[in-house]
Amino acid sequence: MTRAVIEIENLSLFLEGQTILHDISLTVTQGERLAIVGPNGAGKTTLLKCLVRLLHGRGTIKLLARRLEDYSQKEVARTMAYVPQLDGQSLPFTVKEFVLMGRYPHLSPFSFLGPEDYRIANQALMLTETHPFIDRPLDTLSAGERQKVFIAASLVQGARILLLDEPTAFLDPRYQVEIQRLLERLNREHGITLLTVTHDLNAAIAYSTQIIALKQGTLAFIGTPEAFADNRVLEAIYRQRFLFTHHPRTGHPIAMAES
Ligand SMILES: Nc1ncnc2c1ncn2[C@@H]1O[C@H](COP(=O)(O)OP(=O)(O)OP(=O)(O)O)[C@@H](O)[C@H]1O
Repeated sequence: MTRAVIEIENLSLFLEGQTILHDISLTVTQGERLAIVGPNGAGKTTLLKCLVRLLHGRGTIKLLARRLEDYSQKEVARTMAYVPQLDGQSLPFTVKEFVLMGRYPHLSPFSFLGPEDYRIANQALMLTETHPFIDRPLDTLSAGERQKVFIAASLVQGARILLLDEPTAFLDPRYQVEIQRLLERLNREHGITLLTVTHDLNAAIAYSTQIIALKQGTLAFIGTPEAFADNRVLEAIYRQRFLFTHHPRTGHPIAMAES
């Protein structure tokens, strides 16, 4: 039986007198690939931030059947990793230093990195093909290379659930495909559960097992990619009509905003 890894019940969040999330309930099962879509400002990033406790709402969030507030921050980090949007922020570390920081949730106070930590870091660098940049300062990497390093650091953390905020935004088509392939591999071969915020509706349709759409902080849609690729659904979410065709090889629906 598929096991629930995240259970959200009646989550609401108010910030500065505004309702940002309203009564969200959602279950994510082990090995799922969940896409989170919706218009700008709908609350997608806020939802991810609630999951990693950067923000605190009302309601219940359970991680592996245990209430999130009963976890230590290190336990959360060992279970779930947040890969934020690439925002061009300067990070004064080399790739190696940054990736090794992913081991800190596994260290006890005053202990040092050991051979096992270096082995795990190496494995993640190989898996994400970031080992050629190991001694480069992060600030010298391209957006696509940086995104792969961020994913490597999440793996080094030991997280089996990745929360990715627009992982392919700002990437050229080759890197978009490369990141999607890497995520697919992590999901299929390593059983990693993926929650991905994206504005790329066709990537959401092609690469997800379930899609949720947020609109003004509420859950406006939850269902399969096939059910999502429907003008009644998309128009209600985006107030925009779409044209549809099918991918010539995979048969997935492809949506294009009608001009
Ligand atoms: N710390 C905060 N204080 C007040 N309002 C906030 C805060 N953080 C987010 N918001 C507001 O919450 C709403 C949802 O923001 P969020 O970043 O979650 O949207 P999003 O769906 O991820 O948007 P986008 O697709 O544009 O990235 C926005 O109106 C935003 O201005």
